[in-house]
Amino acid sequence: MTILTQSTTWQALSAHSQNIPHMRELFASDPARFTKMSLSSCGLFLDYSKNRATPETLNLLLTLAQEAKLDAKIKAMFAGDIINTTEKRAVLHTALRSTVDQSIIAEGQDIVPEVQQTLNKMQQFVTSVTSRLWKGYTGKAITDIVSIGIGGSFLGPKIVSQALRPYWITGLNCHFVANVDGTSISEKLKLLDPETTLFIMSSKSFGTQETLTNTLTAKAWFLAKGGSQSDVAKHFAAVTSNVAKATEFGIDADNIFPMWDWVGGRYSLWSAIGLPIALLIGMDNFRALLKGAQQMDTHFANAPLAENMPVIMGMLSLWYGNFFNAQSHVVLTYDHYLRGLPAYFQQLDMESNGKSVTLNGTHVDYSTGPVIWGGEGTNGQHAYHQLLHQGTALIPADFIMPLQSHNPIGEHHDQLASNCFGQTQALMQGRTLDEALAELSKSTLSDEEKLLIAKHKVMQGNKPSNTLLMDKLTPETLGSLIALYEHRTFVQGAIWDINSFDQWGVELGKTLGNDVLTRIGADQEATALDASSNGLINLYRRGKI
Ligand SMILES: O=P(O)(O)OC[C@H]1O[C@](O)(CO)[C@@H](O)[C@@H]1O
Repeated sequence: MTILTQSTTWQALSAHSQNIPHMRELFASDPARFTKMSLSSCGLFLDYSKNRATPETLNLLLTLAQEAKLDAKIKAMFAGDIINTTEKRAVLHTALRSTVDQSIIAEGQDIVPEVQQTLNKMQQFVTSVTSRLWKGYTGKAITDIVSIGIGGSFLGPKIVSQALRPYWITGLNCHFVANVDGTSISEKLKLLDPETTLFIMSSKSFGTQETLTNTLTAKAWFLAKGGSQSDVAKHFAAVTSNVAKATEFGIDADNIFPMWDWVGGRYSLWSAIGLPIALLIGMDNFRALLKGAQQMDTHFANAPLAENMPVIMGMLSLWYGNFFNAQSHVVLTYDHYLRGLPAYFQQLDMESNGKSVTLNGTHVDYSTGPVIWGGEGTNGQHAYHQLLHQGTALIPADFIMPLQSHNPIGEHHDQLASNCFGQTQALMQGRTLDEALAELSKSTLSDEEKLLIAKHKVMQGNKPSNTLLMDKLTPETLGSLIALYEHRTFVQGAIWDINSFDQWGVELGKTLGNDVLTRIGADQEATALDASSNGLINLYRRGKI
């Protein structure tokens, strides 16, 4: 057993998990439950009262957090300690939203000045492009941005741009290309005019196959459509920590925006990786996004554990994963602009906490990161919510909704809100056999049939959910919301004693993919791998089944 599962608190939580009354009873016995189990900070309101939790549960979970030295671990992250131990890196995405007056030391150097310089460089670039001073090779202003990147160098900019659609004030269009499938970039290029298109290649390492290949294709298209080598500087920019490689690739040094080793890919939208966002919403709005995240950082660093939103959310999710065998967690956004957020949180959490050994290499004897998935309300209600209500798996849910819509038409938003709140209520209270029978009392069915149908209509309820609200979706509230989930992920990793900041599993896939590529292009059929891999490669080489 690991130290964690041996601990008295872990054992106490395990015993306690068997004795929690149904949430219906918890609500009935305490009319102040909503008030007691909700909190608001940084423009966000969290209702966590619909959880299988009593005051004792919360006490025990917070004791577990204290025993795991969560406080000290939070301090270590903010202080720039090397907490990504396998890659020997500090984890300082929080420095990207720091203020000018702060001083944050990484590897012996204050990094705030370079963060500010990069923001200023972004500002100049955004101003130049959006004020139409930046001209393409035929003298026309830029109308379209193509952001090429993958993983953290893609999802953050894409999802945040989508979420902040009401704030697109610059008149530019932005297209995102990630997948190495040639169809993705080909379909985009069909829509574009090389004279007015600006490509931004985003790759921290400048070594990611998909991004390099897509950028080479974009460059070849640009040259084939009439641009010359000397025009490339007017149409290609890059964001990378590998400036030498970007220059070698042919990107003009002035158009290269720096990144740093102390920013993980999935935490990088706050850096120049967010350039496509800034080009769409303008720098003032981009800075407001940073400000929202910075407010959440301050809350996370300073609020007592019992009033700390990322801590409460992280510990409650861990509660279900470790003590109720919940294998997944669903994120349901009741706002069309936030439809991409579940995919963003999926990458954030699953790449961070999909780990099986502790920091010292011991195999864990407890579940770590769950599968994160989700979608847009109310669409899911007519599909997978059935399983949430009546399936055999326990799936804790987060419901996210702004109180005010950017598009307040008729009764739409009232209906959206009623669906959101109605779902959390249904998940919590369920429907008893007696209630189901009562509903059927006026039907013409026989008593036997009524009983049968009633059994099918029973919903156990007691399904946990959090509800997160904000006044309105703004750059600032979105910044707070994303930072909340970043820190929630950190909290869980800290308790599980895993490294939430490396991704060796993903790296292996990259290495083997390159090896397969060599075998696909080799003179002879593949024979050296396992029979399945050889067989698949050889089928591909032949091009037919
Ligand atoms: O920005 P890069 O170096 O191209 O990497 C892209 C992505 O690849 C990963 O390393 C693994 O998929 C992510 O963490 C990262 O965001």
